Amino acid sequence: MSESRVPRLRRFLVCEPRHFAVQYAINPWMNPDTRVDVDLAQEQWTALISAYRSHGHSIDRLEPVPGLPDMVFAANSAVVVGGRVFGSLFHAPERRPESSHYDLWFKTAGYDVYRPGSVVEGEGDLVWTGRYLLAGTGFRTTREAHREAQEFFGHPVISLTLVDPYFYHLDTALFVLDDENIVYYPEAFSPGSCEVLRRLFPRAVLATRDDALAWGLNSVSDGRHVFIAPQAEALAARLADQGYEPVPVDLSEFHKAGGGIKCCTQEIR
Ligand SMILES: CN(C)C(=N)NCCC[C@H](N)C(=O)O
Repeated sequence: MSESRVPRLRRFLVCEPRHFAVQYAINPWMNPDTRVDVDLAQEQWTALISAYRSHGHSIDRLEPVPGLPDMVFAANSAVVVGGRVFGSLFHAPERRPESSHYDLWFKTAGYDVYRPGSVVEGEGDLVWTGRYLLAGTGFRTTREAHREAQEFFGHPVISLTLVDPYFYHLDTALFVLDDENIVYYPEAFSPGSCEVLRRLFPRAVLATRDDALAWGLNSVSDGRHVFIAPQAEALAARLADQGYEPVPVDLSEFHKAGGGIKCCTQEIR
C-alpha cells in the first residue's frame, strides 16, 4: 500500500534552540526547576532538520533571540496558507516578544503579515487540512481569533474545543496525514467537537491517551513519511500498517517545555 502514498515536498521555517530553556511554567509539562540539556536539545533539533532535508524538504532558518527560550517553537509564530501570513498574538506575556522577530522574518522574505486583534498561537491551534482550517480553543487561541482567521483566509474555519490541559494546543491532539485524513485523540476534545471530527473524518486514525502523552500527535507528515516521536511506538506501528513510513525523531528535551516535532516546525505554503 505504501506505493500509493505520495510525499509532497514542503518548505519549513525553523529556529535553532540556542537559547532554549524552561524558565517559566505556562503549561502542565513545564517546571522551571527542570534542567534542560542544551547540548542534547541542539543535537536532537539538528537531527530533526537533517531528517527533513534527507527527505527532500527545504528549510528556512530564523536567528534565535536571547531571553526568548520558547522561540524554537516556530509553529506558534503564524499560519501561512497560499502565501498569506496570519501572525500570532501569544497568550503568555513571556512569549509575546517573539512575534516581532517572526513578523520581521516574514516581511524580509517578502510577505505581508496580518496582525490579529485577539489571542492566537499560529499552527499550534490552526491546522490546515488542504480544504479548511481546524481551529483549537479552550486554553490559548480564542474563538474571536477563529473568526478573524476565517475573514482573513476566506477558508472555512472549524472551531474545536480542547478540554485536557495536557493537550493545550490543537497540534498536541491532532495532526494531518495527507489531503484526505488525520489522526486525533478523541478525549482531548469536548463531546460536540469530537462528533464534528467524526463526521468530517470518518476514516481518521484514532489515537490513545498513551499515544498523545508520548507526543505522537505532534507529528509532521508529508503524505507518506511521518516524522514522529519514537516514544509513540504503538501509533507509529498503526500508521505503518496503513502504508505510511514513520521516521522517528527524538525531541525529548523539548517535551520538558511542552513541545515536540510539529511545534518546532512552521510550514510555509
Ligand atoms: C504542540 N505545541 C504545544 C506547540 N505548538 N508549541 C509548544 C509551545 C511550548 C511553550 N512552552 C508554550 O507553552 O507555549
